[in-house]
Amino acid sequence: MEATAPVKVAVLGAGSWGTALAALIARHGHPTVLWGRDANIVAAIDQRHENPRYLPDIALPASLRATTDFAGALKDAGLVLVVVPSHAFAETLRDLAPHRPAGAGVAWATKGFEPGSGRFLHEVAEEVLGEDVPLAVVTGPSFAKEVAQGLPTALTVHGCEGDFAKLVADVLHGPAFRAYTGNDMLGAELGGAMKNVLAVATGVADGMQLGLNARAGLITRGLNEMLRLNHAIGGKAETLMGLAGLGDLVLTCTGDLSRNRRLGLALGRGQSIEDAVREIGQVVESVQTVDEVMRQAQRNGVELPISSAVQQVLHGEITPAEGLRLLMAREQKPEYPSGLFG
Ligand SMILES: NC(=O)C1=CN([C@@H]2O[C@H](COP(=O)(O)OP(=O)(O)OC[C@H]3O[C@@H](n4cnc5c(N)ncnc54)[C@H](OP(=O)(O)O)[C@@H]3O)[C@@H](O)[C@H]2O)C=CC1
Ligand SMILES: O=C(CO)COP(=O)(O)O
Repeated sequence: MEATAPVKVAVLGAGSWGTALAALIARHGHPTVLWGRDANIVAAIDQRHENPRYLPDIALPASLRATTDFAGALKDAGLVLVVVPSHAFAETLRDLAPHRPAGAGVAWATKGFEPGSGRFLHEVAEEVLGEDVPLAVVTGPSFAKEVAQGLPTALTVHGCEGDFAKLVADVLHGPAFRAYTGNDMLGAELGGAMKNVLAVATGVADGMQLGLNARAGLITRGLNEMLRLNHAIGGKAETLMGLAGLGDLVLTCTGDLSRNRRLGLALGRGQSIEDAVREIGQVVESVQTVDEVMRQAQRNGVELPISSAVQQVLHGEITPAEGLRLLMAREQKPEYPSGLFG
């Protein structure tokens, strides 16, 4: 295998996923700088090679640099990887725009939409950075903790320009990490956003002890919701049948490392959303994303019963038990009334 020439990479966002990706890239021999806004966390990463808040007890590579100096992190970067939560995505890109080195492409591993507008993150990036900047999204089944521990992982990088998606995949790809490529940013972003909402649904069902049949039914009908909305917006079906869709859906709906699943588990056991989110203590993207998924669904005339029930539960409009009753009382119908997307 041909080794990738070293590329200076700036990773923006020192939470669990930004730290794990920065550590992975640094381990692959690329000069890597991680920007974070919390001086204590940044100092711990830079000097003690650990992120005690977001990835406790995991040793980070000594070659990984961390800083609170935003412009300094970006200096001479050949590639910028944005890993902040969706609510901070647009603001981070606006800060980035004047400091982006000429020629540096911008990728992101954020999952979700722009809160409030429902815009896809690549639409936000195109508007803020301009259409000439190479863009790519990094997505797929990947818990930060496992990546930071060096456990085998596969994900996918979708870009509008093949060369840039390949460059991003090359810096991520390594002995314990397979990075595939694709050119469907719409489908890739939709999958990463919707699976978080569907993970809440399976978490609720498991929290209510509804059994393994219910979990499998929700995952499968959840995939159907993803496929139908994806078809309506013009994404490719294979993207949703791959790592960005099915892969991440299975991981997040079944793995207790998922914060979205844990939110659902807590709600299903009767805890309040406020207490559950506080206890999780990290980003739970579904809370923002569910309204934007439903906005996309309404715009495109697609019915999403499971996602709609999650929205109503997250807004406190119905209880998990009422959500279950609503889903079970739906009219009987063919599994696929008009093909895979019907
Ligand atoms: N963790 C994972 O396994 C995976 C996460 N993702 C996605 O990655 C994105 C980031 O999540 P993740 O790292 O897990 O989240 P965490 O909760 O682990 O960390 C959040 C990070 O975002 C920072 N942050 C919060 N608000 C802002 C802001 N306004 N400006 C700049 N930075 C901010 C926090 O800084 P501070 O500490 O100062 O508050 C912190 O560094 C999400 O979209 C998530 O869905 C995708 C795949 C896997
Ligand atoms: O996106 C993820 C795994 O691919 C992480 O999921 P959570 O945000 O639910 O923890």
